[in-house]
Amino acid sequence: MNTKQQLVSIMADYRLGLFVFRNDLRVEDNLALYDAAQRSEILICCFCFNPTQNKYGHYGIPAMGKHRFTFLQQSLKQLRTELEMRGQKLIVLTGTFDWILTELISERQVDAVFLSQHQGYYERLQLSLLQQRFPFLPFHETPNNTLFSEPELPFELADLPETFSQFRKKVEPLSRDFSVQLVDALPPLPENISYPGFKAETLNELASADFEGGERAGLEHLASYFSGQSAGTYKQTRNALDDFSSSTKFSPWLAQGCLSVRQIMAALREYEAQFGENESSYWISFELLWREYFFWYALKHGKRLFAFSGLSGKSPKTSFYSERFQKWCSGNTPYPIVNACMKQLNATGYMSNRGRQLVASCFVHELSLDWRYGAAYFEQQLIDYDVSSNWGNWQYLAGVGADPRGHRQFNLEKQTERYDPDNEFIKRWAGDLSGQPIDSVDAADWPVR
Ligand SMILES: Cc1cc2nc3c(=O)[nH]c(=O)nc-3n(C[C@H](O)[C@H](O)[C@H](O)COP(=O)(O)OP(=O)(O)OC[C@H]3O[C@@H](n4cnc5c(N)ncnc54)[C@H](O)[C@@H]3O)c2cc1C
Repeated sequence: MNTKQQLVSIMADYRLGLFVFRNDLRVEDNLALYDAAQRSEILICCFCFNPTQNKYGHYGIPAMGKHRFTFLQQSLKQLRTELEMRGQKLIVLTGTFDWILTELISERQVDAVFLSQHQGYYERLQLSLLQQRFPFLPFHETPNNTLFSEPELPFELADLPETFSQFRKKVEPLSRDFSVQLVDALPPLPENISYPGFKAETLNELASADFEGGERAGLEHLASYFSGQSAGTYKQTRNALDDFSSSTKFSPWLAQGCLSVRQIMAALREYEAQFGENESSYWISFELLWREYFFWYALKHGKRLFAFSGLSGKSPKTSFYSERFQKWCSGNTPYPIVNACMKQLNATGYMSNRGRQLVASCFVHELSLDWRYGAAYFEQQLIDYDVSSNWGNWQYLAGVGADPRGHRQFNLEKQTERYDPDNEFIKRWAGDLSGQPIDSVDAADWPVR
């Protein structure tokens, strides 16, 4: 045992701590892991993977597609290396969250469980099932994936403002030091731990070339982003449909927690100290507040995040048409810009924010489809899928969420003229399928599928 570890064990509150990684797949600036390390004499670090996610999900759409799965595997591989460098090990358990953890906690006689606070309704439900099974076991949940913790917010969660603008005006004046917590040493593993580690050979090499999962890759991307020119022009370029440097591309690492939002803010502050604050650097923090807003929105509204009527209490006048849905998913609609975006998503796992707004607007307005199917398809395909940002943005665009205007239809022709005037993006992704009908009908106008 080295001196740091000895120090840790002298001060420890618990003999055996269990740290459960979820959307916080990093070691640096992982406040929940830091807490576990400070308070446990020995520690087990685990991640629970439920393989049914690759098969089942909302509305029969598997919840995790190949891009995110590969990104996740890469992230776990890097996490394992980071833990090993600190004398620890990553144990990957396969099965249902509450059942496999019930088994592990009972078998190893765990004294306390540590996790990061999760905003997802189902994730919170799984945790509360586990807590009900062990009513006397301490569970420590640390705010770890937001800029502010709940007590720091200038309102009670129940009073979260109904719109993003009101939220932003309340939280922007809060001053906060975004210093990053380093984690150099971790308590040792218990002896004779027999659970298998993560097998690198299961790694599926389908990841998008632009995004490599993991903490190291995320930190490299962060450093490279702020060392170039892109942050200085972000406000002007962020709406572009393509081009890697037009927006930050932090989202996949943020979604899996390979990077913390505090690390990003610390890097942004450093950039501003060196090059001066400007409209673009401010706009990066502005966008990060959208993410922050949706986190608290999901936590406040729970399962209503997934409800057809959202927060509005009124069901939209849309439905499910299988042919339209299939055409939208595969990029075979009468709308070239939508097709190009969907083909890009299917091929890479990524789509720009502009693209997401256009395809979601088309889904709801031109195709009259039930927005929840679109959100579920995004959940499967997006490499940066994040429960609150995804379902919150879909609700917003479907007019049942945090949008005071309640109806956001984009004019697809005008948007194409503005964002793809030479049809370069449409050509690159083979979006133009002129003459494609919205529905297949026979001569008497009856649907044929
Ligand atoms: C229908 C729809 C679904 C979406 N689903 C997701 C999702 O599952 N996961 C996800 O991270 N983002 C989602 N977004 C938000 C946004 O499109 C992405 O965060 C952004 O495109 C990611 O690219 P970037 O990192 O380069 O973003 P940048 O423009 O560089 O923004 C910086 C960061 O700010 C945050 N951000 C920016 N815009 C938003 C926004 N509208 N809502 C929440 N956070 C935002 C993200 O963390 C992003 O990484 C969705 C948007 C729409 C319209």
